[in-house]
Amino acid sequence: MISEKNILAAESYKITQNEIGLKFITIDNELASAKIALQGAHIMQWKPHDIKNEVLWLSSNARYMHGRSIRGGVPICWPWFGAHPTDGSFCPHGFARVIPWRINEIIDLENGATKVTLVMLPTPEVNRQLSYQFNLEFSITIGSSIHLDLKTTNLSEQPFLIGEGYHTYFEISDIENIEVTGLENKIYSDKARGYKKFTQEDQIKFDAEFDRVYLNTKDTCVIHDQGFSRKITVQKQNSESTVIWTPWDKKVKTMVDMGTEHEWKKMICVETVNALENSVMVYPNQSHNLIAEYLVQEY
Ligand SMILES: O=P(O)(O)OC[C@H]1OC(O)[C@H](O)[C@@H](O)[C@@H]1O
Repeated sequence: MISEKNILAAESYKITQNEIGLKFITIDNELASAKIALQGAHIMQWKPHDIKNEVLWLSSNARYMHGRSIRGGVPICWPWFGAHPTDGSFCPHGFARVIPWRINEIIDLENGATKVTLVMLPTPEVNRQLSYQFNLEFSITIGSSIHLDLKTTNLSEQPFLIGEGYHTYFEISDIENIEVTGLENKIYSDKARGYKKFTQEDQIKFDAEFDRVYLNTKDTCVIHDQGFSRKITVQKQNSESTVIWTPWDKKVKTMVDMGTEHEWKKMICVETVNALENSVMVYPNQSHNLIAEYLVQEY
């Protein structure tokens, strides 16, 4: 049951439910619209009203089922990124994206944006997978930009190490028509080549599967999209890795929820992450905030 007692003075939201009881928050304020699934605290859609095309890619055959991650939008990876470091039976990218969260509050802000704060509800399965106590809170501010803040608090007496990320799927005109800047001269670990390390020389263009963790990268990335005449800026704080991912035609055939045959060409993942050697130690009674902000400019 969702407790709605703490939902404050917001007029811009509605809560809906699908046929199997999964709940969704729909926001429509003076600046933007958005949709968030409570399972996984998963942002499925966000679009400022004055922007023509969708900003987040959402697969046309994404699954809205208990315990399944939605393909598209902003999946949250936590408390590990990729495979679990020691137990391959645990959910890839952690469990935050597949378990229930509850609404803490929804507030309409003076500038027209809406702030939604969600709190993770640990399940017995979560408690089986972790030996420590924590609190995980996710604040999303929906306006002409979108601001994401995932706050991990250590409630244990020992430090713990987390991997985390916003595995964000951005909508683009065509994968062969875009460039990503902001990672020039950075070292990356290439998952498609056995995690070997290389240096990124120039801006990124795509003509094959791409699955790279750029390490020690705090800078802003920009997706330049000539087809949509726009750029999307990904700013971040407290994130030291950036993952860029596109599956390409061969890998996409092994995935069941990537939409119709060429739908994958309309997405690129630019992920705000702390992974591998950039994983984060959270100390007792301390918090760590993973922050990202997305902004779209048409020209
Ligand atoms: O299918 P998922 O668990 O959502 O993962 C989707 C993709 O996420 C990444 O960024 C990984 O590096 C990929 O190897 C993986 O295929």
